[in-house]
Amino acid sequence: MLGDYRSGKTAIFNEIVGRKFGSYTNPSTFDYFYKEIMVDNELVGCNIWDTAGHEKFTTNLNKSFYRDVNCCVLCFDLHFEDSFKNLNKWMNEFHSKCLENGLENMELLPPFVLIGTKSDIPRTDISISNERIEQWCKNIEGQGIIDKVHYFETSAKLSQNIIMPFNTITKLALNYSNSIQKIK
Ligand SMILES: Nc1nc2c(ncn2[C@@H]2O[C@H](COP(=O)(O)OP(=O)(O)OP(=O)(O)O)[C@@H](O)[C@H]2O)c(=O)[nH]1
Repeated sequence: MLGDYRSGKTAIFNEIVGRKFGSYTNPSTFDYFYKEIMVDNELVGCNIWDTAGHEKFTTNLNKSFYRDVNCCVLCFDLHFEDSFKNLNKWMNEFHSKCLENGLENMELLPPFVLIGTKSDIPRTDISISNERIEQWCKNIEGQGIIDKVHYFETSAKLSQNIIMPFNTITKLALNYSNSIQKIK
């Protein structure tokens, strides 16, 4: 899970691993949990890594952290401009570290899912509009990095729309893992 400082990654991570909202400390570099997720009648074991969004910690994440990653969960705060603007920075970071790990070309990069967080907070003028989010997704799709950006809005606070993105993440990760194994 990648995204800016305080974009809501840990709150989602805690929801998915069954910890109570607000009853946690944030990881200083990263936190890890193993969780079995049911998709299409198949139980899939997932290793989920939450990261600290503050730059002073993420610069510690070297390329080996990204080795064998099968899907990235890219998070931004729906009400905080910087976290949206920095999505490209996070995606570049993710892709460049994967390429450094020996993936030969962009077509072999792992998939990602985009999550807009804190959907329980009413949208205001400073919130990120649906148009801008759609435009961002179209730009990425236009670059041929990914066929379709899977986008979700969640509220960890209200436990809303947490399972659905993780089903998609698990499916994408499983497909990617299977196809990369074949190539290898
Ligand atoms: N209203 C609301 N607040 C949220 C939600 N998710 C997180 N928050 C709050 O947003 C703040 C940051 O959330 P975190 O989950 O710690 O964010 P993070 O991205 O893990 O932050 P770093 O670990 O510092 O990178 C905390 O005060 C949370 O309580 C949500 O769904 N709704």
